[in-house]
Amino acid sequence: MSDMKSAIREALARLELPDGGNLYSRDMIRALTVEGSNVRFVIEAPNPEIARHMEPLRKAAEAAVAQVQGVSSVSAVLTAEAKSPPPQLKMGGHPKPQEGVMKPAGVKTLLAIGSGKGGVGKSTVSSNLAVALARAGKKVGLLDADIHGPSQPRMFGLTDKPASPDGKTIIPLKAHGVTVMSIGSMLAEEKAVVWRGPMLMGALQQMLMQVEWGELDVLIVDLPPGTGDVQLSLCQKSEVAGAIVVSTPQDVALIDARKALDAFATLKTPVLGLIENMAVFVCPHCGGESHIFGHNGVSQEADKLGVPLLAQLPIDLDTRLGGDGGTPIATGESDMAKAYGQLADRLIQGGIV
Ligand SMILES: Nc1ncnc2c1ncn2[C@@H]1O[C@H](COP(=O)(O)OP(=O)(O)OP(=O)(O)O)[C@@H](O)[C@H]1O
Repeated sequence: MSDMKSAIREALARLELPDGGNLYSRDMIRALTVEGSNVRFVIEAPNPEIARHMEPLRKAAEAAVAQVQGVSSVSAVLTAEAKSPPPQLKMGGHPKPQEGVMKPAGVKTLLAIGSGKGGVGKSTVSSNLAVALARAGKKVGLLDADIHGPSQPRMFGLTDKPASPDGKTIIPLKAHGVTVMSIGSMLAEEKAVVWRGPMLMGALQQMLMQVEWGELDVLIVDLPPGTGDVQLSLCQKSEVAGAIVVSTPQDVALIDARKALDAFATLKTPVLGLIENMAVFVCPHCGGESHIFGHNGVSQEADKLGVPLLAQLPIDLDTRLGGDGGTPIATGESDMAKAYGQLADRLIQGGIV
């Protein structure tokens, strides 16, 4: 979570309620959104009667947040829970019969990021590319389709749960200029998803079609590693403009990357290019270069297959720290941020996004 967001939460938690507890311990804050220095949130009262007496508290909450460093404007809205609670949104379940293409209406381009092997940096690349495209002025969404191992909530510092006012539509969260939806935001972090094929397809369908994505230039789909049900469903049922395959230069990763490429070819999804991640490690002390996972494996593979090598990204400590800390490296001004900026420009210049 960003420092500003935690400071806001602390400020709100200091506001005591007359009947005990505070706005956080009583779970009354919804949809806390920080965009630059502008802050919005909703205070949800347990019922309309209580809400009528809460206007002074709403004002106090706005005033408390306005005191937080870096905040220039605050807007708090008071709502009351409906008498009968809204139907609970259920994630998973078998997919519903789908008329037409499984692609949200406002989304211009669906872009899939895949890998053969796990742990090669597919989610890291997805999050940073999303941020870089947003910084380049594009409207960007990111769908974390890695249902068994969702990592985007952590990478974007998202700890809130998306709202579902009617138990059907899902209002996605937004961070670093990107609209993000992940099954990880719907379940407790330590909760494992123990689902087989049809349930995975149901969840993918929900995350594509029940989420209010709005108007987007591009929706990046961070796929699970490998060539399973989610890849199959997405490529067969949605209009995926193209896929990018991430790999390290290591042989075992490349063997699996070839399988991923083969799967996209079978599914007739164009491969836009390869990204070599963890290409080199430059020692911060002596400047010496070590090719820990091999040398140029992905670029040679791209040559062999006649697909573009879109980027070669080094092993970088700040990239790992940024991902773990909820602030993708691409939000900053480092060389890595510039590399992601160039990758985004390349996709824009190529007319892909
Ligand atoms: N270029 C890099 N430099 C340093 N660390 C990196 C780099 N790319 C990714 N990492 C780190 O490697 C780990 C795995 O990355 P990531 O989760 O993005 O991989 P993945 O391919 O999506 O994995 P999974 O198969 O679990 O979905 C993470 O801890 C991430 O921070």
